[in-house]
Amino acid sequence: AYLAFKKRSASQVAKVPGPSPSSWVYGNMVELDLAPTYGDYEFAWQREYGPVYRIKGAFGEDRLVVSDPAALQHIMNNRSFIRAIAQWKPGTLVFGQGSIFCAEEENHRRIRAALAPAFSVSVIRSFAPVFSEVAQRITRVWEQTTLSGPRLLNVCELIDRGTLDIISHTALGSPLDTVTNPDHPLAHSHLEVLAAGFKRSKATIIANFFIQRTPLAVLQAAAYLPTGAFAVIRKFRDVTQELGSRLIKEKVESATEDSETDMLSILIRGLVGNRKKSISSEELAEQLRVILLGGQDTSAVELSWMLYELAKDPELQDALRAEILEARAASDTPDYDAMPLLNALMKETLRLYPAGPYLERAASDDLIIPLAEELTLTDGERVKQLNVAKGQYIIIAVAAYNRLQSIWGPDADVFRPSRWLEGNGNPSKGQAIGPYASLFTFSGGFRPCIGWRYSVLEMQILLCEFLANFKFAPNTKVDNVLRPMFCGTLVPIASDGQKRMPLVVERVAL
Ligand code: HEM
Repeated sequence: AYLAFKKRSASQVAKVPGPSPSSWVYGNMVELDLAPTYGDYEFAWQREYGPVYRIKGAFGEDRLVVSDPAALQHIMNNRSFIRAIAQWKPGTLVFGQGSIFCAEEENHRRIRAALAPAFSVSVIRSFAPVFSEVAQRITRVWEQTTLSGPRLLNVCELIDRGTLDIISHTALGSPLDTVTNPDHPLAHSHLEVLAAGFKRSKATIIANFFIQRTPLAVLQAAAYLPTGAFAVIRKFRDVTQELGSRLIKEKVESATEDSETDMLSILIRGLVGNRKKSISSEELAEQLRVILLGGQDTSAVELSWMLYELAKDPELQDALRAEILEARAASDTPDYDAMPLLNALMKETLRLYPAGPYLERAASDDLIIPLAEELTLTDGERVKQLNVAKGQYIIIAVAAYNRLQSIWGPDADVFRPSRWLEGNGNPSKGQAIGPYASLFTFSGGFRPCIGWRYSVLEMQILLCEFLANFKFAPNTKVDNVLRPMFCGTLVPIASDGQKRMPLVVERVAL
């Protein structure tokens, strides 16, 4: 019986089939992280090996890749699966150990509960005027730039700065206008940290391996090095620390007026009024960093990909513009959820361009993962569940799940917004995994994206404003091909290797 028990609980990951590594040093990580287009290898592996397979990390480490729906339901709903140390350690440096990003178990529950009031439906609706105001700000600049006719513009630029203005205003209660004046310390530091995350190379694969094995105290000490990413991270921490503690102090002292409806004021009212359940003001400052970084770049890249797909499909773009103009003519405050084409386009973009194409988790103990599909191990054994050992690194394959034919149908790889207009309006089969449209893009289980409603409304309002005023066309001269690469988020990369989305922008004739 003892032997049987041992056999059952021994990790089976080494026997899970998967691709051969292209090198021992980098394993399969070059193919996964540095592929010219995200998924070039990963989606092919999924087709060949199914929704659970093994790849190699650096220096021979076995990594499990999972898009099997039953396995994902189990992992995402079970707190024994924690953030992978490879992500947790950099997370503590950028956000802080007490941040919601790094917290587990009781701490995570408490912080999430404390943040929840700032993300309620009514609070998010109250942000609509800020979303509109910043959308109009971007429109004014694009109008000026396109006065003499269509212009090739890198649309990422103002979308990045506009979404930063939005998050600063709504989260911190600190209105910012980096769209017209980019010269602001928060803007510099924020965009610098993102650019540091943007750098992906073979060196970052090796660095990632060593970060996993370096004691946290050593990493924290290294964070004082004046070089590279460490200096950028420290500057971001200093700027946000200074800004966060100043704002928190001001707001606590003025016992924030009820009329102030930014997230920070709401959270401080909770902190003052309900000490037991709540979080300290130091902890609150750490959450602000997650909200600033997590809430800006994600919405920004999704919006850029939406414009990219619309540029490629003028017919869809015209139909969507007609829907938007009709809704705007009928009401100053349209019901965005009732606009079928708008939401179909957004859902399809979120499906095929998830801002976080994979998440990183680890088993906190020897654990069993149930599978929807039977898996044949390399020794011929067929299993319906898989034993993994404590510490097992797991790639939660978000982008691959969003393309599973078993869930989305035989044309799962095709960008086709009309799938969201057929039948009951949801083309997915089986139990929904995420909070929005059965997509996995906002993650799911016990720690889904807390800002999903916020970003849906933000994207709806920005898209409507842009489409009502401008036509977007592909760049036909050079650089027609933009590649999505996973550099912090799923970023558009132009042929010169830079983050850019050049589109021809033209004023709509009124
Ligand atoms: C389209 C836009 C967005 C996408 C695709 C997105 C996606 C995600 C994903 C995949 C996670 C889970 C990460 C993980 O656990 O490994 C997450 C978590 C989170 N997101 Fe978002 N997000 C978006 C917008 C936002 C916005 C606008 C905010 C805030 C205003 C926000 C705040 C957060 C926070 C605080 C967490 C941590 C939740 C927790 O650990 O309990 N996100 N997001």
